[in-house]
Amino acid sequence: MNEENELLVCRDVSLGYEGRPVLEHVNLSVRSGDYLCVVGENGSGKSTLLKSLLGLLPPLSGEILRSPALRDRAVGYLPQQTPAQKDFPATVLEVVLSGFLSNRGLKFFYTAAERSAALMNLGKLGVLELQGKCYRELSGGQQQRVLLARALCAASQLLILDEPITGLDPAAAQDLYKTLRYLNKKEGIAVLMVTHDIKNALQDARTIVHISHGGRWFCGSVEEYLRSPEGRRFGGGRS
Ligand SMILES: Nc1ncnc2c1ncn2[C@@H]1O[C@H](COP(=O)(O)OP(=O)(O)OP(=O)(O)O)[C@@H](O)[C@H]1O
Repeated sequence: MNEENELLVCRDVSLGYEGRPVLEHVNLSVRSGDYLCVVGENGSGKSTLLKSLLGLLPPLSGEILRSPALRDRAVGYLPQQTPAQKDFPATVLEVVLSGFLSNRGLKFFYTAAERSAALMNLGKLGVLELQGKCYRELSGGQQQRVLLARALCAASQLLILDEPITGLDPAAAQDLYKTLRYLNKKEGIAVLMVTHDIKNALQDARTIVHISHGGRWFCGSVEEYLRSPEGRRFGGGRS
């Protein structure tokens, strides 16, 4: 890694499946405190990029570098929710504590420090009073907050989110964005989000990545994006 504040770096990376590339020559840096939104057409490769950044899909070529902080602690990940996940039969506290599982090796019991960190993260997201409730009895917005608290247990530096407002009503979506702004600005947590909500991306992001079909790739500030052909097409006239 070249710079101290870099968390994740893609160097001339090709990504795809069974030897067939979806994205080629990807160069990207995610820095601490960044707020990066990945937008673009359906099927262009946004989730493929996310899977690779999470280490779930090895690159076909090139390299993805992680800062030592990210190597020691897993990245906080908020996946797209499936119906089965919404029906998960566990208490809220158990769901949040499970965020520690990837970092704890073979230890079976949660430590007192992990329990108090889980409660602190529930408090941070304003849902501490839900700790004893059954997760599947919560509303969609409450479930997203609980999953964010879980993601914060896994990582304190970088949150990766895949279309986090899917299924939320407009008020719950705004609520979630407000929480993400708080975590980014006040806690210094970098946010990397795949989203189709271009209005919010233009409002909150510091960096926009736009992926077009055929793997065409734009990466720059909101202002640069709005001047680009992709941004003029997607940017909803805000130029
Ligand atoms: N497991 C897989 N095996 C083979 N091809 C895949 C796999 N997952 C995705 N693809 C293909 O990779 C391409 C990019 O898919 P991806 O899911 O990354 O797009 P996306 O931009 O996230 O789409 P959307 O906006 O619809 O969520 C598509 O052509 C898709 O068919």
